[in-house]
Amino acid sequence: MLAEKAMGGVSELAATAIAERTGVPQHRVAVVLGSGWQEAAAVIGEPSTSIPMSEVPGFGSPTAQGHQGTIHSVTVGDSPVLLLMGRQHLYEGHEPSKVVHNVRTALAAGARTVLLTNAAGGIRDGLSVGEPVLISDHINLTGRTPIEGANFVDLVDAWDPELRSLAREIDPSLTEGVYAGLTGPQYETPAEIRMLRTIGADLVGMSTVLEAIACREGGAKVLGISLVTNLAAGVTGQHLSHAEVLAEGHAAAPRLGKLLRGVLER
Ligand SMILES: Nc1nc2[nH]c(I)nc2c(=O)[nH]1
Repeated sequence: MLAEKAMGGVSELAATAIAERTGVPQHRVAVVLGSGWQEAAAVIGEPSTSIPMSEVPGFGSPTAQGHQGTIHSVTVGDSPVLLLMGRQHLYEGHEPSKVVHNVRTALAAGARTVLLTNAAGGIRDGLSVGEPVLISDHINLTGRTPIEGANFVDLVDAWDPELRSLAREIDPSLTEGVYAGLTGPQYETPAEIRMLRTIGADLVGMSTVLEAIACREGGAKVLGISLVTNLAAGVTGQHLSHAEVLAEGHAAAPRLGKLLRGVLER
């Protein structure tokens, strides 16, 4: 608890550092780019400023994507957008306050809309590897929360219906799904996937749910998009590898970038 309280003022410190380094007082929109989405960021636009996460208070250096983690400020249309490349995960041993430091920093930097992207396993029949799926709701199976104290945050429509409609206008082929967030780092057993399907999950991953809760606690609208990079364990009987995650992201990058840019330009 002390560790989480200690993170309290760090998001403000981080936001101040970002404003100073970028020269942008407020970023109204932020995008968290997860595994497989890094290349899509290039399609969004050329950053005006890039800051290694290690130089911003409270950020570690994400290990899951194998890079140091970078914060970009990029102008889309005439609005500055904050791109957060990479994230912290519970499975790296981080407390929830550290896992959600990225979005709390974005909100402290002025964000009122946050796009959360991730790579996920596909559970629902008919989902294809390489397919982006809008998150319509989530099931938090981490057993954790970033919220401290009796703050009873309402999570109805946590995944903003208007932003989802906007995304579907841009790419009418998009489908929606319920994202189950687990701790990991192991993938699920086939029996666990059968359980997740039974409780209504369409996608499964190891991130995103705590960030969404923190965004809603801070009053920001959230749009979530999962890139299906593998069919969940047992769906195909295939074994899973992290390498396939990165390969699928590479292949889907042009479509993902076009989708992100389209949403950001509205
Ligand atoms: N828990 C879980 N996380 C994932 N991330 C990716 I990419 N695929 C999976 C998956 O099948 N299960």
